[in-house]
Amino acid sequence: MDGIVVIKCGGSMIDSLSKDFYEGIREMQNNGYKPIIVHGGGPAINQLLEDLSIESEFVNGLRKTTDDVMNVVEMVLSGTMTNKLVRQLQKHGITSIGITGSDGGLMYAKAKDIEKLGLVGEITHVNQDLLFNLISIGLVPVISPIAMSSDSEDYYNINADTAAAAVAVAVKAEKLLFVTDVPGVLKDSKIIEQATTIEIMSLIDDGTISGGMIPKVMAAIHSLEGGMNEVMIVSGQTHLLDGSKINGTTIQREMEAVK
Ligand SMILES: Nc1ncnc2c1ncn2[C@@H]1O[C@H](COP(=O)(O)OP(=O)(O)O)[C@@H](O)[C@H]1O
Ligand SMILES: CC(=O)N[C@@H](CCC(=O)OP(=O)(O)O)C(=O)O
Repeated sequence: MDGIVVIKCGGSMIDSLSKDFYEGIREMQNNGYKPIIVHGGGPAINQLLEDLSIESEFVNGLRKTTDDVMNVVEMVLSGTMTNKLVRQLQKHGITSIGITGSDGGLMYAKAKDIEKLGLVGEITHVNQDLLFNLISIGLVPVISPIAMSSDSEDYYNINADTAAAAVAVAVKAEKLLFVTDVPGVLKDSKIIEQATTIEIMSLIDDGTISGGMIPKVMAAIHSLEGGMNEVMIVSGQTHLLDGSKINGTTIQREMEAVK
C-alpha cells in the first residue's frame, strides 16, 4: 500500500503535542498519505511506578521489566496513553482506533534477554494486513507497544522506538518520523539536519547522542537497514507537512548521502 507514514510519538511530549501537529496529520490524510501512530509513555510509566513504590531500572536504555513492572507498563501504555492519543486525534477530526500489539495478533515478540531485562521483548512478526485493513476503512491505527509470544503464553514490553521501526519496515512505509521533545539530533545546541548512519554511530561514540536518543537513532538505523528510505527525528511542535519540507534531522544510508 502506497503513502504510509509511521509516526512514533514519544511519551516525552504526548501531553504537549501542538494543534499544528494534529493539523499536520489531517493535511497528510487530505494529501493521500496514510498515517500509523506508534506511541511511547516512558515518563508516565515512571510516575505510576513511583506512586506505587515499585522499583525499576534501565539497562542500556531499556526498562528492566519484572511482572510487577509489566502490570504498570501495560496499564499506562495500553490504557492511559493509547486512549489519550485517540481522544486528541478524534477531537482534531481524525478518526482513529487504539490497538495493542496483542490485538488481532498485530505484533509477536520473544524475550530479548530474560536474565538481564525480564519481560522486554524484541519483535519477531508484524501482521501488516491488519494495519492495511484498518487504513483502508479510513482509520488511523494508534499502537501500544505490547506484544505477545507466538504461543500466546507470554507478553512483552517493547521499546516504542523499536516497535515503530518494525511496523514501518513491515508495512513498507514511505516515511518514518520519530516525534519527540527536541527539534532533532542536536550538537552544540544546533540541529544536525542530515546525518549518515556512520556519522550517527560516531556521535554516539563521542557522547553527543546519549540517553533516550540512543534507542531512537538505533531504531532509525535498523529501519534503514530493513529497507526504509526516509527516517526523521522531529519535534512535537512541528507541523508535519505533506512531504516537501519538515524541520528536523534526516538520517540516511551511506549510499544516499554520496548521491
Ligand atoms: N544529541 C542529542 N540531541 C537531542 N536530544 C538528545 C541528544 N542526546 C540525548 N538527547 C536526549 O534525548 C531525549 C529524547 O529521548 P526520550 O526522552 O526518550 O524521548 P521520547 O519519549 O520522545 O522517546 C531528549 O529530550 C534529550 O534529553
Ligand atoms: C523496553 C522499554 O524500555 N519499554 C518502554 C516502553 C515505552 C517507551 O518506549 O516510551 P518512550 O517512547 O516515551 O520512551 C518503557 O518501559 O519505558
